[in-house]
Amino acid sequence: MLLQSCWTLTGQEWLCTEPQCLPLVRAGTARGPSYGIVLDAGSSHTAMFVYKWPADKENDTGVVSEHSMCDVEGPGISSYSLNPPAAGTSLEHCLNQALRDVPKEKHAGTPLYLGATAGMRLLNIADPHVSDAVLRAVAATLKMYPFDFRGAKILSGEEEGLFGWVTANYLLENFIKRGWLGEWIQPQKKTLGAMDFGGASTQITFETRDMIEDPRNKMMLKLYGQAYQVYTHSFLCYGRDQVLKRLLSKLLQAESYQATVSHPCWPVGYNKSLLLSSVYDSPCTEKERPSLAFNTTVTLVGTGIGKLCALHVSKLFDFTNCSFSHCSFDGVFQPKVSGNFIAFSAFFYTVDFIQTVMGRPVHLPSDLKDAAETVCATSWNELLQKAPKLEKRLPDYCAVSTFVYLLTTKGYSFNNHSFPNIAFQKKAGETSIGWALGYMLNLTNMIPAEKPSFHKSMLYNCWVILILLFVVTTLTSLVTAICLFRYSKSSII
Ligand SMILES: Nc1ccn([C@@H]2O[C@H](COP(=O)(O)OP(=O)(O)O)[C@@H](O)[C@H]2O)c(=O)n1
Ligand SMILES: [Ca+2]
Repeated sequence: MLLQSCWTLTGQEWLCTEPQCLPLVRAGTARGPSYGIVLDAGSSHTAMFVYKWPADKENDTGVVSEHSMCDVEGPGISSYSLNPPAAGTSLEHCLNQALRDVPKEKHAGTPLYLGATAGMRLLNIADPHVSDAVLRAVAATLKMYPFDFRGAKILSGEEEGLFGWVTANYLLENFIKRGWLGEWIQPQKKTLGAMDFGGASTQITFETRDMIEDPRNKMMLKLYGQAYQVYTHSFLCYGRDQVLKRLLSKLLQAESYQATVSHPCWPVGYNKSLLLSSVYDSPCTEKERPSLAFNTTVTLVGTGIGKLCALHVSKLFDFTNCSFSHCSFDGVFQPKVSGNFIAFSAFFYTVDFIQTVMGRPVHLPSDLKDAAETVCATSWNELLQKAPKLEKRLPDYCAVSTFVYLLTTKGYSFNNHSFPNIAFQKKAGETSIGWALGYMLNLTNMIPAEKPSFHKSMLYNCWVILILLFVVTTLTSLVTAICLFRYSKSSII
């Protein structure tokens, strides 16, 4: 993958000594598939993905698939700020699984990466020494395994957005495809935009022909000989968990930090007491931190008023200031959304809840708005009855659905025409959509900048086909000649 101008891959947080973008060097000549491992250290949890692909086809598209995955138990690595070594230990269970998932003879040739996202970006803002300690701890654990460890790094928001886009389009074979004879075909299909809604940040990434007025949002890519101009932006503090924290902070502020506060986004019948410190422990809320005692307890009482909830959620965005021809929000430039989109992570979880638990289809923006209001108006007991297994997340679907509605329509400006082009989906085939696969494809140089040359094995296939054609034609001619000969003989007699 060639990344031109505006953007370089060199992050400051690399702990490994190896340079990036090294072509993959595999140990030995063992036959069978190749493997690669990525640990996606998100803000809410870490997931390990083991990828697999045919060793002789690594420059093709769509050939890498998810071989297996593992959810790390416990919270994301950024939550281990008080005990960094425990962040490393938390990964052991999944790494032990990887030892079994990847054949032993392939261990040494299997690249292993850890990428951390917005949770660690926030910890890095709050205390860079602690975030370094956490990265060092996870790197120390990863080094103890027999895989080819290639670094533990914090991704920038742009990288996170871009690699999610690469993953989706790679899996759907939107970049390039092999034809019947093994020749490369540039599909006429347009690329798919990607929207990721994590726990601490949200990303939007799509190809556009419009002028990208802010160079920070512009990515020029060259993949398989084709140039792409991609718009991307990552909104820190706009992930699901940080949005919920910011909303609490707004509500507490609006009611002057009284001991009991109404929560219009929580269902009627649901109340909870929490420590002020749990709301203000993040850089996303620190500006609103009150001066009163940090270990004060406040009680929030659910009132389930959808319209009031929407009013408070809309205060999380700044729709007023914009120094460009058009902004999404918070003064961030955004061109008009174009083409189809895939919306994954919490976008998927939220819409999936609305569709499967609440039984409401989501086609138009108004469907999402109405569904959010219905969720808000549903009492705690009713919600519990509908989805007892989701108890932990149930109080927040009203706020999160309302947020997703406002973000997509008022923020990104999807309308009745463009909203139906969003597919809320977490997988393509059997492979999870997220930045992890795109990240590995890039760092292992599996997506070349130029169109790869005709593959040797493909040339061989062509020869086989030509020889077969030749044999068939010769045989047909022979049979025809014999028939003609017999016919002419019989007609003479
Ligand atoms: N089934 C699930 C899984 C996660 N989530 C939440 O969705 C958000 C995004 O999850 P994620 O795993 O993509 O987030 P990161 O850890 O990558 O930041 C988090 O707030 C999770 O708690 C959810 O609502 N439903
Ligand atoms: Ca994530």
